[in-house]
Amino acid sequence: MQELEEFIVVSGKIETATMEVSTTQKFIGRGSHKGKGLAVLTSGGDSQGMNAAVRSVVRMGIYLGCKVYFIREGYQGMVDGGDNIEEANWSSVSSIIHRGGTVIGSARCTDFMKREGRVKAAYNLVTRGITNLVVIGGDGSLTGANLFREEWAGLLDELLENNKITKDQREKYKFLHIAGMVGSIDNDFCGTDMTIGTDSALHRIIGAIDAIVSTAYSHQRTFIMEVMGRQCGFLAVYTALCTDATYSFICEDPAPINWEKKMCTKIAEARI
Ligand SMILES: Nc1ncnc2c1ncn2[C@@H]1O[C@H](COP(=O)(O)OP(=O)(O)OP(=O)(O)O)[C@@H](O)[C@H]1O
Ligand SMILES: O=P(O)(O)OC[C@H]1O[C@](O)(CO)[C@@H](O)[C@@H]1O
Repeated sequence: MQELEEFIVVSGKIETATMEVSTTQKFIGRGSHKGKGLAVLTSGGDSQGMNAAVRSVVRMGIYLGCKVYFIREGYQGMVDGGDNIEEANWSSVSSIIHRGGTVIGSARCTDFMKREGRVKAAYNLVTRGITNLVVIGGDGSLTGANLFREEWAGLLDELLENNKITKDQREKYKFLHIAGMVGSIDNDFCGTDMTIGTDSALHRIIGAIDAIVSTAYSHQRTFIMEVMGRQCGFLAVYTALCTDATYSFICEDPAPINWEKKMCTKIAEARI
């Protein structure tokens, strides 16, 4: 271990800090995974930042020497195969970092919820030599990814039994490696401080509310804003705090029976 002195800016002042850095740190070498098949997909609700994540995966994969593929339209593209699985190159991810949504498409896919669909997806990966998969999506997408990884050996056995793949393919592609990146505006994934897209979603919501608030004050009106979040009240709570909302509803804390009266009292108080 070696001691390093660094300058860190804290509240505008320059202070000296000392930290220990391992001198044996290893970096993944260029071309160190040459020839491996790596695919990336985005799944579930789209979120700002998915494109930046896709770009990083593609460029890092190319740097490592992998054959990198886009899977379009989330799990649906993986189940359907064909043109949905397309080789990517360095320039396929140029000029996408600032764009909203996901350039490779996303979907909610019922076929992948069934084993039959996952068998088809496994076939589409194996026949392209893909055994490394990056899934960018929310809790549902990553639950699906984990299930797919757990079932992988069984899925290949089924393909072999039905003569869809050869014994060599069964052996060569016996391991599926999965990496999940939590892309969801909902911020509902444990162990992740803030999921990809949450901050941008909040930013948009606050911008919209700031614009509406001027009308609310000018005309003594009350506006009800519905924000996204499915089963997670994170966006609603942070919006309520940041905009000083008079009342908020979140699914984790259902409204009391007499909420109408309480809310009207609060609104009346806020107008005095
Ligand atoms: N238990 C599961 N088994 C297999 N696949 C699943 C499972 N749950 C979800 N999926 C797959 O992942 C897709 C996306 O899941 P879901 O609609 O829950 O969105 P999400 O990934 O949670 O994203 P968001 O947070 O943006 O809603 C589903 O349409 C389905 O294809
Ligand atoms: O219209 P759908 O497909 O149900 O998706 C809406 C949901 O997806 C999300 O945008 C992302 O999960 C949620 O915030 C929202 O409630």
